[in-house]
Amino acid sequence: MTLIKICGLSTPDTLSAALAAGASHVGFVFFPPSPRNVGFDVANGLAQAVPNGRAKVGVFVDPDDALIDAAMAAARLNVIQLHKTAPERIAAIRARTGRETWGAVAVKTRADLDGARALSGAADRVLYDAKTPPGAALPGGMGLRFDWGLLDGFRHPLPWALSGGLDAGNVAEAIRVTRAPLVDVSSGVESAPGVKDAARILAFCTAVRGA
Ligand SMILES: O=C(O)c1ccccc1N[C@@H]1O[C@H](COP(=O)(O)O)[C@@H](O)[C@H]1O
Repeated sequence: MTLIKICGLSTPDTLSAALAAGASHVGFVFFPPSPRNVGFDVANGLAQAVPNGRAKVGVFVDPDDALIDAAMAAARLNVIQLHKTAPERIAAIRARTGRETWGAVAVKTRADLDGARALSGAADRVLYDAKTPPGAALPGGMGLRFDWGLLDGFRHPLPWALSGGLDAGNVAEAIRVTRAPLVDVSSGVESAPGVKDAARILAFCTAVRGA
């Protein structure tokens, strides 16, 4: 069964839609430039609606310890997802927090997969995401995808997940091509940047189950 992470949730209704649709993981973004950024009070309220057995994932971009600690306290995070964070720093965060820790690897070419090997021993899971253009406001959450064929034959050094430009229309094909054990979506279940859409969330989860 493919695990599903619905990322960038910021309202009770869309969180509820993700849980009802069968998401195994729900993501809260702690990165102020993102249209999906949540404050600690909002994150706290949302987290209380997540039952045991569903993982609460905090999404960060090279965060300092204070931000991680505040987010963990507010949202009782199960997983820490780190973008643009050096492997040594990922390892330190993992050791300090004791939380399951994911390292994002931005992929455009096969050479970028070397970044996954560097996470061996540092993270619990590699999240392959599409590389965003130089100077982009966000390192993820832009609805961009990479060539899934790049993963063909690659020996994954850790458990892994696929993200970047997934939506209800392409996720079954993405799973068929890559055999991803976990798929992660943000933009593809939105009606506008930062605005999650319950119908798109349901369509995405239904497509994953049909894959
Ligand atoms: O979603 C964001 O705003 C975000 C901000 C900073 C880092 C990562 C972010 N999102 C992650 O990006 C990928 C792919 O998103 P999309 O489906 O292509 O929109 C996903 O892992 C999100 O968690």
